[in-house]
Amino acid sequence: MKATARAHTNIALIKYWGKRDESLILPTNSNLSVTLDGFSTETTVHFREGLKEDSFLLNEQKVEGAALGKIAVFLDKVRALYGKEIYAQVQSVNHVPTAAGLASSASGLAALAAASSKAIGLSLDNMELSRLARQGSGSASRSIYGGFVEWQMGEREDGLDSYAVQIADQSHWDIRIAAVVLSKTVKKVSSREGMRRTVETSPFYAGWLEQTAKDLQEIKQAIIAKDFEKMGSVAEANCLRMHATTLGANPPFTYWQDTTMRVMQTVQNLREQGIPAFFTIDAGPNVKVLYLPEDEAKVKNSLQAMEDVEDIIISKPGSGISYM
Ligand SMILES: O=C(O)C[C@@](O)(CF)CCOP(=O)(O)OP(=O)(O)O
Repeated sequence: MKATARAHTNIALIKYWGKRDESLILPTNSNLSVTLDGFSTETTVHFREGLKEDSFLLNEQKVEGAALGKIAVFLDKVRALYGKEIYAQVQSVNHVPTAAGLASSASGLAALAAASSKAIGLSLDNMELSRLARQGSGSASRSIYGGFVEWQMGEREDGLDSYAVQIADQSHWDIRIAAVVLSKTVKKVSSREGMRRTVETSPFYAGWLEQTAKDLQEIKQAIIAKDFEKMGSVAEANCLRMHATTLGANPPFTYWQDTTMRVMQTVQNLREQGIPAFFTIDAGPNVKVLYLPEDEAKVKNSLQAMEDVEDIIISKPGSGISYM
């Protein structure tokens, strides 16, 4: 009972930023991402009779404590679906440089959902797989698919209607996403804690929720029409509004550091030079820049010329789950 799966990470263009149910990981708003071809996790799960507990090797390092606990809790959901107490050896190889500020939990939990369900003998379709991955980490629900993906928030309390669907596959549009790696990043508030504090205490949260539903509709039209300026400007505005909510939280916090804002300024300067480039930022100081292939040299040169920018990692829209 063994299987291996690969999943790519994704970058939200309309942010998931708040839960209506913490234990089932149900979001307060529908959201949308693009899966990246540059970053992936391969996970092998081997269920074996006689094992007394789950074990986890990440990049050949034994993982214990809370990180192992999170995997075991997730595998409990797979065991419950299958209806049998059987433990597993899990091995993951992460091709997501954490320094790039990309959430490896999205590709990690999506690959785990696919490999564990297949290994135990469940043949889940993508909807069921997305629903399972969601219970590991919300953004993982989107990595089941390639290209442009919407996580529909759903209405049901049991979450059966909260899963991702593909809006357009990775061949739909040849855009570029550059992850700007900063040389120094400060310890950040985790996305889970950040969204919890914001939902519970920020007076700006209601405004965020109302506007993000409109942003989602607008960006979907822009993606289908391949209107890059519209897609980029909606994504950048949505990101700024998400981060504005954290400033109103109690206690207030921000994920941005000085370099973050300098990269934002560089992107806005590119636009003043007539180059369509837009930024988005998640629960950390790193910036991702959206641009078109023909502008790659100018965008890269502008970003690489900056102090404290260590590297630029470029991705195209990537593919969804695959089994090896
Ligand atoms: O990716 C996005 O939509 C926006 C964010 O990256 C933040 F900017 C949130 C990702 O949250 P995640 O790590 O999935 O949280 P979990 O469900 O508590 O595990």
